[in-house]
Amino acid sequence: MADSLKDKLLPLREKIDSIDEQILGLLNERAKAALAVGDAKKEFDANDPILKPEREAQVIRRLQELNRGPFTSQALEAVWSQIISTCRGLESELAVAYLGPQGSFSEEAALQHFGHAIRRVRCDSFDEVFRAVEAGQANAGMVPVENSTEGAVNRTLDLLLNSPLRVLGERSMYIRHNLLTQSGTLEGVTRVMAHPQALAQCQDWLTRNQPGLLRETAASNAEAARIASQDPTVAAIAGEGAALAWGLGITVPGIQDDAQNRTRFLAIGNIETLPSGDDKTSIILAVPNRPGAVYDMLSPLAANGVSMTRLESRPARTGQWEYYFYIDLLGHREEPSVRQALTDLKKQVAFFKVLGSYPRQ
Ligand SMILES: O=C(O)C(=O)C[C@]1(C(=O)O)C=C[C@@H](O)C=C1
Repeated sequence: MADSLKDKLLPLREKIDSIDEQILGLLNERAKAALAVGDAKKEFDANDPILKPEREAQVIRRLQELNRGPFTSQALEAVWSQIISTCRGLESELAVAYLGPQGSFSEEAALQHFGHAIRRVRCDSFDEVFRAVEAGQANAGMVPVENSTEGAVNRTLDLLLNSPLRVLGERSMYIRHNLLTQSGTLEGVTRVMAHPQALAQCQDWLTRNQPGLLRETAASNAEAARIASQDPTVAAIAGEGAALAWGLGITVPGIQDDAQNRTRFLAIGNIETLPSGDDKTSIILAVPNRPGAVYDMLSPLAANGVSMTRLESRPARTGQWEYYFYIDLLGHREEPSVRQALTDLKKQVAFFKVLGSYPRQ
């Protein structure tokens, strides 16, 4: 039996070896082509960014359409993100800023979105992420903007309002929180630490199961994990990445109140993204404080057949019950219907800002 299995496997493994050699050859051919693209970009315009989000989305979507399996569409995306990331990294280094030490969800989002061939710029706050990209210390940033349990990440919304940076992409990720400790048990643990968003996403679980633990906030979940790795009285709420990064035991897995808990991150940077064929546009508006103003604000969208996928409001801090509205639309700002809707909107609002158009995930 063992012999006949071996006989069967041998030619199959030889086949796999030979296919791998072909893939390797092709990967290097691809890398050389990307390097030539990089040279051409530099030759024509030294300031032309290497990162082209629309092209990256098109490369992956085209292959997903061509794909007949059994390789899954999701696996294809994961593999090609790495291939593109490596090719892009050969053309020029991409530095990406995000919140948290090693193992944060923002780090995971940045790696999923830009692949592993990036330089990691770890920041202590969302403000610092924006500053790093604005100052050119990073080419792009990755920040959470909304969570399916807790709603908007307000600090990100406020920073987007005042920043000259544009939105280049989006990435939605399942967020699974775990209770992590040094020992892997809750013995001697008196406090639980996490970013306020994570504490909020786990509040029912904590109240039901660990009402005696003092809840304390940390700058990030990964920072809480770092503290827990040094203090046996602290349990951290964080993801598996942080458990691995800080050598913590998973005491209770999956303590988020909603099993489907997801966070949407935005990629931000200094570049303008061209239409990819399936895009979103994010804008901020403010309307005068009068009856019907919000209804009127939205009418140009319906009139031009533009779909809205998200509407969020933030107080304008004038003390007058005035708000900024954060709106996501389907379509790129250069598409005629979106362009017309934006032109009409602009005429009737008190404040108007396009955050950017970017490939839809
Ligand atoms: O087509 C380009 O502009 C490239 O630089 C090549 C490539 C790729 O590997 O496919 C790499 C980086 C860009 O962000 C887009 C695509």
